[in-house]
Amino acid sequence: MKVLKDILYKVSINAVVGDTGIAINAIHFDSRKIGNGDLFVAVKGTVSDGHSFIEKAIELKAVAVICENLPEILIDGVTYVQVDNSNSALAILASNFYGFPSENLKLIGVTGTNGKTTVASLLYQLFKSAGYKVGLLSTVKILVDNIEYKATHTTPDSLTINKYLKEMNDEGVEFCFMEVSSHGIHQCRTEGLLFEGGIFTNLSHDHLDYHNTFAEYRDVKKTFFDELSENAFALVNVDDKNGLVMLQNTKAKKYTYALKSYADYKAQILENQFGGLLLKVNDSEVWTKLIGNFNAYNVLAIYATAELLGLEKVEVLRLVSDLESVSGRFQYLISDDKITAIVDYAHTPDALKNVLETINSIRTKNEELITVVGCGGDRDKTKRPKMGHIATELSTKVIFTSDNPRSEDPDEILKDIEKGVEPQNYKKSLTIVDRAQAIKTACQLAQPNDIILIAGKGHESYQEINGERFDFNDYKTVQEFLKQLQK
Ligand SMILES: CC(=O)N[C@H]1[C@@H](OP(=O)(O)OP(=O)(O)OC[C@H]2O[C@@H](n3ccc(=O)[nH]c3=O)[C@H](O)[C@@H]2O)O[C@H](CO)[C@@H](O)[C@@H]1O[C@H](C)C(=O)N[C@@H](C)C(=O)N[C@H](CCC(=O)O)C(=O)O
Ligand SMILES: Nc1ncnc2c1ncn2[C@@H]1O[C@H](COP(=O)(O)OP(=O)(O)OP(=O)(O)O)[C@@H](O)[C@H]1O
Ligand SMILES: N[C@H](CCC[C@H](N)C(=O)O)C(=O)O
Ligand SMILES: [Mg+2]
Repeated sequence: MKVLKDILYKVSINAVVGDTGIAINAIHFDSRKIGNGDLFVAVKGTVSDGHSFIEKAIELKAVAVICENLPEILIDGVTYVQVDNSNSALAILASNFYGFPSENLKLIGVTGTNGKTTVASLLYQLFKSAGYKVGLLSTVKILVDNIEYKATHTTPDSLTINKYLKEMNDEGVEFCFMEVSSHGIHQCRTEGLLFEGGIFTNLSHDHLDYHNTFAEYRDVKKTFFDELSENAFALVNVDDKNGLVMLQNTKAKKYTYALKSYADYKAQILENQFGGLLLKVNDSEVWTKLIGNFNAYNVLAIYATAELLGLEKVEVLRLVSDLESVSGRFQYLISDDKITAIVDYAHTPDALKNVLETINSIRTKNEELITVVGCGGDRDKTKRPKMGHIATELSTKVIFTSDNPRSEDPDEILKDIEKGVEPQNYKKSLTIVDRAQAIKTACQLAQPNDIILIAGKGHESYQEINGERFDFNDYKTVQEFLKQLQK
């Protein structure tokens, strides 16, 4: 139980109607979850407007309402607090309600188009191996040290974040690594959190359905760095042309990492093969089981962060070499008849290009590279032809298929993808709507030593069609077909 005026601390308020001395049981931004004595925060969303559920929340016994516009009819006994931005107010309320949990541990945010899950999860792994209690908020899962929870978002809503951070405080967690998505920043999900550091991986085409332009998408990411405190560190990849943009207005201590440019943390790839990467990081050599150029960036970001957080250089190098790949991120198996199948979460043009270039750089050119890929429904449509183009340019055969069509017609999504295929590549590609059939066909086409890449779904355990989620996992599917079809 908390008193309303205490949890309003630091919330920028325009008007109050009613008593702020009342007790608040719980905070909710979804009217359907309201119970007796709760506070309802009305948020203007992308589909509906939370303000239209204020009455419903009061019927369910909400005692206080936070809103941007006061309702015309005010109910006696209910306290109304008017604010400029309900999402921002929600984040501050959440932090107050749970007792500022981000201040009781070292919170590190990872942002960028690709690599957030990889960097955050591997930092979790590394700090666990170093003997600390650690937390993780990621696309794949939420970890409160050893306790695992299902993740619904890359960056959960501010109430959920603060709830888990509080649980981490109770468990004695010292470091928490979290992914910070552009949706998360834009919807103020991370507002009011005290970050010890921020990491920028890279920026490329994604989510242009939500953010109208690339510049808007970039500027949203930048606000995360603008809001870091002077005690925090900001670590950015300066091989990406937007790396320095992120640092332009930050108060945080600035650090850079790069493979190609001058930087505080530099790495060079000495060897790049299916077994892993041999890197020279600043002056030391380090071997890692992770594969591909892009993972050299991830490993470097992890190395730099561990050092900035005070771990010993020699220990960090040892721990880096023990890191295991993250589920659905370049996860691979080699079948008994020597077919390699790789499952990777590449669901953006840039990620797909990187993963295909990586495979091409380590395969000998005699084998086929068969790619199975699709694009999500109800998501950025402009990336579809780009991914169609990249897949066919960089593979020897491509099977286009479905990847969570959601409410869209799968055939229409596939037509959008096919538009990006150049005439000279037509004969390389075929389209099979059913993902399991597409994977099966890839397995049938593959000969010993060939490589199959299944891109886009990574760790996901479902295929979402027409709002319904069916059990589906790329790794299990390909593993079973390769066994069944053994040549
Ligand atoms: C587009 C988007 O980001 N939507 C998020 C947003 O929901 P919304 O704006 O659509 O909400 P809405 O349905 O319009 O409802 C408005 C308000 O009315 C409330 N409501 C609604 C109905 C009702 O009966 N009563 C009621 O009170 C809702 O609780 C909400 O507060 O706010 C919700 C609460 O925080 C999020 O769960 C929801 O994420 C949806 C499910 C989603 O799919 N988001 C994706 C795109 C996302 O956030 N992805 C990023 C990762 C992207 C990446 O790969 O980088 C992520 O961080 O996960
Ligand atoms: N540093 C990187 N640069 C470019 N591509 C990368 C990098 N790291 C990973 N990738 C590619 O992007 C895919 C997604 O990686 P990861 O899940 O780590 O990114 P993410 O930023 O968490 O994505 P999401 O926005 O969906 O949460 C990987 O499967 C891989 O193909
Ligand atoms: N976080 C990303 C994941 C996309 C993964 C892909 N499998 C899809 O469903 O489009 C998104 O919500 O856009
Ligand atoms: Mg992620």
